[in-house]
Amino acid sequence: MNHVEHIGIAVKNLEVSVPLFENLLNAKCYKQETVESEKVITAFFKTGDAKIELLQDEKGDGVISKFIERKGEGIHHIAFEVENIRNEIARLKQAGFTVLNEEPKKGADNKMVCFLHPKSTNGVLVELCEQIIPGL
Ligand SMILES: CC[C@H](C(=O)O)C(=O)SCCNC(=O)CCNC(=O)[C@H](O)C(C)(C)COP(=O)(O)OP(=O)(O)OC[C@H]1O[C@@H](n2cnc3c(N)ncnc32)[C@H](O)[C@@H]1OP(=O)(O)O
Ligand SMILES: [Co+2]
Repeated sequence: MNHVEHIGIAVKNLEVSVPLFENLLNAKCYKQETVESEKVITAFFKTGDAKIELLQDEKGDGVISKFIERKGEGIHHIAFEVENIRNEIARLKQAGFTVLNEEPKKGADNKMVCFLHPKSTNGVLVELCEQIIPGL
């Protein structure tokens, strides 16, 4: 694991939360991106080496809504940047962690991602991210 790539924060309404985090961080949101496969709309802020990723459900029937119903708005997951996501998946499976998607999937902000089940990581939803290098 290289470094924390982003902290995912579940929010009800990006129209409210983006300005709030722009004030909090004194930084502009640099990208909003919908990830159809996850039914989420994301909003990104750069904070040094790590990013903040705000997440709103696209239609209100996805994992973010379910999370908010259960736990309210707040930190949803921690994402780590890895060199080679397939190698990391194999290593983590071998180490006994529960990988939710063994085939990496396209995430937001030019990444291939996978998730570990929080039941295998002391209750923390962990995301692995490998940066997609255009043209490779
Ligand atoms: C990929 C685009 C973007 C990016 O960065 O590029 C994203 O980050 S998208 C983020 C949204 N997508 C995901 O989170 C995908 C992975 N998540 C899942 O598959 C589910 O949310 C899962 C399996 C973690 C939980 O699903 P669900 O709540 O339906 O399962 P259970 O009801 O069986 O809950 C199991 C157990 O887990 C606890 N839980 C749920 N969500 C979280 C969480 N975010 N952090 C910690 N714990 C979580 C839940 O409370 C249950 O625990 P229990 O003790 O039984 O109550
Ligand atoms: Co994420």
